[in-house]
Amino acid sequence: MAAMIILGFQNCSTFIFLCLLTVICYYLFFKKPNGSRRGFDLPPSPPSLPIIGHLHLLLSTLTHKSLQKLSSKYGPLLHLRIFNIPIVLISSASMAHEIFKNQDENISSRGPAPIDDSLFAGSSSVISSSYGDHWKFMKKLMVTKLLGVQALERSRDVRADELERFYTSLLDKAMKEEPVEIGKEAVKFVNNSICKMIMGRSCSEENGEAERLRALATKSLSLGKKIVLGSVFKKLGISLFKEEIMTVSNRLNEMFERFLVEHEKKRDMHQETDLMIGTLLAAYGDDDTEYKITRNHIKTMLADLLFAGTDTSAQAIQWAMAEMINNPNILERLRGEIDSVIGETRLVQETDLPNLPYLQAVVKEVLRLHPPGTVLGRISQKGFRMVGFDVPEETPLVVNLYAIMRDPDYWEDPEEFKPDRFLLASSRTREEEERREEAFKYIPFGSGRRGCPGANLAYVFLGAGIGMMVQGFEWRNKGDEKINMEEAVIGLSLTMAHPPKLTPVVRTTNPLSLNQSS
Ligand code: HEM
Repeated sequence: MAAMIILGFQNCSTFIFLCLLTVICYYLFFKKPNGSRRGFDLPPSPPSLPIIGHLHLLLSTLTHKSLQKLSSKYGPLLHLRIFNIPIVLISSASMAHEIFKNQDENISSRGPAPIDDSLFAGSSSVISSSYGDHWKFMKKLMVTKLLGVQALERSRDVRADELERFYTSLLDKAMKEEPVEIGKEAVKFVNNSICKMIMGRSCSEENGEAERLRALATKSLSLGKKIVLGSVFKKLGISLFKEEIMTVSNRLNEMFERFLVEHEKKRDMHQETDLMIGTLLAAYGDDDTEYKITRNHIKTMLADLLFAGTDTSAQAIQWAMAEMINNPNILERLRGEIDSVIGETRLVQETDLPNLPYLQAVVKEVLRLHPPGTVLGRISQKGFRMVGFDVPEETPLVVNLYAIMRDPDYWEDPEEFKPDRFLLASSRTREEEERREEAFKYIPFGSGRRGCPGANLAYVFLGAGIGMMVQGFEWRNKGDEKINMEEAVIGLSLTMAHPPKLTPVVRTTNPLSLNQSS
């Protein structure tokens, strides 16, 4: 009987599977995409495989590299195809200028959110919601109240505490002569900082809350590529990963609800209101705003901050240290700058960053050569023409930031780590750069109204984190070998395929003092 039930169940599953396959085949191979592409003068299309088109390129482990190879052979504006779904690929500063300067509003959507009710990748998230009133209100809130210059000034002490914790933990490793994986340490530094900017003291290492949140942020990030690939095949594709995504989303939901309740209690007792969560709760309780946000919107906003902010900044810190170990002259020059500006007794702070131009150049150069987000995706709402070609309505656009920032037509020695190039460039004023299409040769944070709202915070994390590691320690690499700079993409961030383990050695006789500069 049991066997019959199992057999019956298997037949039923096979039947469902076959039905599903038929629907997928019809949808992918025979159904015409919205609005026929016939009659359009599309950008050139490189050779593709039968049926799947250019899908294999998007499935490759290093998508940005496969696409870079394609554009360097066939040109900076291409039309690709995944089954019958057309995609336009942008790979040069001049093409980026065309879309971001002339079509900014038109390309300010990323397409329908993959899963409506997920906290990340859902229709309420700033990252994935479509361009409209909800997105406009949430992005404004994020840019002005959470990540704007004044908000970052208010949360400066939180980050100073976390920098101190990071320094102390490295001091401890140095005493024990224990090697560290810089990426993992940097993830703790960035994640704890964001967590405390959101929640304050309640989100501490001691009660394990930060650790649990970090694990959930990492898990949601690791789902990134599945979400993007699934979304290409719309609802059918994403349904393959829906359960996995919703499990992480539900756990985040529970945790954020607990945060909200705790914070509401504290607010009622007039404690800790100057935190991101307090700002969001104030917007939630405000009946006079132009747009009413819900409790769920607050949670998606918190997920956005953790999802978009943690791995990006941490991976960039790891790449920067690896580049400097392989280029000791750059490391020495940076250390010289920090010692001469700050001295050898006080630890670097984020308020020192404007006085450290070479450190800023190192940060910019690492984001050029190893951009954590290698490609970005948008969708055209209306059809438009660019450089003599048509881009029809509802066409997905992929901008290869990695290829643009290594374009030999715009960058001298594009494959080399040369922070100096940014010291020379800084003599040009921002207005001058804005007018030039050259401005689009450097876009690690994307561009336009959909660009990254966390750029200022990221510069602070990178500057303070890298500055502290260079000022406080020598770094020993086992066997003094060169660090292997091979790339991998985990989730959606560009990471090191072989993250190095480096041993910190204390530089100064006494630990650096933690007094903050004015
Ligand atoms: C080195 C660090 C970072 C890099 C390289 C980076 C890069 C990017 C890129 C390329 C985009 C897409 C922009 C576009 O489509 O034009 C983006 C979007 C976004 N980033 Fe960042 N990011 C970083 C750090 C952060 C941080 C620290 C936060 C916040 C805590 C953040 C929050 C966001 C959000 C919310 C979006 C979506 C914006 C929208 O769709 O309107 N990012 N980021």
